[in-house]
Order: sequence, then structure tokens, then C-alpha cells
Amino acid sequence: MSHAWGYGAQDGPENWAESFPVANGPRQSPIDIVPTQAQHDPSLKQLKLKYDPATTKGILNNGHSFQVDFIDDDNSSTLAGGPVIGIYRLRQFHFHWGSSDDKGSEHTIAGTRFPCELHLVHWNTKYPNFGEAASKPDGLAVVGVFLKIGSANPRLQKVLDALDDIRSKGRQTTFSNFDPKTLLPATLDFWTYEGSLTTPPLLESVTWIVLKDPVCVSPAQMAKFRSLLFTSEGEAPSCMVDNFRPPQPLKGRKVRASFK
Ligand SMILES: NS(=O)(=O)c1c2ccccc2cc2ccccc12
Ligand SMILES: [Zn+2]
Repeated sequence: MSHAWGYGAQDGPENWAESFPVANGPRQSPIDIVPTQAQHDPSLKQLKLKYDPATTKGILNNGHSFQVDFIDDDNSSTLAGGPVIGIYRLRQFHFHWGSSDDKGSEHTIAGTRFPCELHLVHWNTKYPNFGEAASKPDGLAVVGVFLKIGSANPRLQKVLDALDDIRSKGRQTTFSNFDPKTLLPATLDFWTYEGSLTTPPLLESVTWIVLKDPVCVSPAQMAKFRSLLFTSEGEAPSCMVDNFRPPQPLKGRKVRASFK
């Protein structure tokens, strides 16, 4: 039986535990990151991100967000170093955003919310595929990047221009030759902690790597995100906004910082 979930009053994050009891588990995401309580860990390695634009596969409105998918048959696009052991392959990236600029991110920094948050999803190649990895405590690594309101971000524009073709749930279109590294800030300082998917099935298999520095997005670019729909063609349209889960209890977890 499929467990329909969303971000509305009836099917939103406050009700997910009814179908997904792990929602009340010990390592749920996102969290509020309090910089003064994070511990600098000098043993953390530099983040090594190697992305080949040729692995870009397409762009899809999945009804919860939109995602850019990558071919993950080999180690052409990978994450290594940082807090992880081994090599993790890039699977997709997607975003979370608000209906207004005062909310939208999933992680927060000492209670501060950003209008948008980018997630780059990777899976551990010690497992045979993404599905297997997603069920293991060290199976996934997601890099989170905050977006703050500022000048228009030219690196975002190719992604945003594709949204006109995937307005409704289930729509997908061609999207190729994109380097996700262009979406990242200049420095890769990060916080890291052990968490989960922020959407059902909320699997507790994610090593989170949240970058300290945000990148810019303009109000007009935010309007493009908000032009998407949660709904399929033919259904009463529902704007895709506020597709974020609020911060979850830390439950004793430590947040480490790669920087002083
Ligand atoms: N927000 S999220 O990164 O937890 C997430 C995933 C995380 C790991 C693996 C797959 C994921 C797929 C998602 C699809 C839509 C929204 C968040 C998603
Ligand atoms: Zn996400």
C-alpha cells in the first residue's frame, strides 16, 4: 500500500509518524545547527567532489520537489573525504523552498531560516546500488547548501529555465551537461552529523554535510521555484511551496565542524 504524504495540513510533517513511525526516531533530519555548540574536528578531511557534467540524465517534477538526476553506473561523479569513508556516487540533486523569503530551508542555523536549500544526494559504493545503500546507516551522504536572497545567480538559471517544461507532478524533460559544482560556494567549510532523509520513508541512513556558506538567489529566481505545482495535470492546481520539514530533536547527537 502506498503511503501518500505531502506538506499540507492533513498529510504534512506533523502527520508523517502515522505511516512512518521512524519519524520519531533517534537520528531524524533536518536539525537546527547551533554553531557555538558544534565541535571543531581537526580530523575531518577536505571534501572531495568530482562531478562529470556528462553524467547529467534529466530533470523531473516528483510531486514533492524537482530533481536533476545523474547516471550513477560508475564513479564519474563522486563525493569522498569530509566525514565519509570510501566513495559515494552522485544520484540527484533537488531543492526545498518557502512560499515567502522568510522560510524554506530544512536545516536552520541558530534558528535562522533561509528561503531555499539545495540537497545533493550521494550513495555509498560499498553497496551494490542506491536502493540497498538507502537502508544502511552509512549508505547515503547529502550535501546541503543554503540559498540567501541577493543578486541573480547565473549558475542557477539553466536549472530554473527548465522548470517551464516540468510544471506539474510527473513531468520530466531532457537536461544535460550540467556541473552541480557550479552551484556550490567558494569555500566548502561544513558541519556534519548523522541523520535521515527529510522526506518519507525518513530512512536513518544519511551522513549530512551542511555547507557553512550560502549561495545567492534573486527574488525573481525564487518566483520560478514557486511556479511549480505539487499536482498533476488535470488536478486542481496546488503551488509547490513550503516543501520543507522543520528541524527535529537532536536526541544527543553531536554536530562537528570542519572549521574553527
Ligand atoms: N531531502 S532528502 O535529501 O532527504 C531526499 C533524499 C535523501 C536521500 C536519498 C533520496 C532522497 C530523495 C528525496 C526526494 C525528494 C525530496 C527529498 C529527498
Ligand atoms: Zn532534500
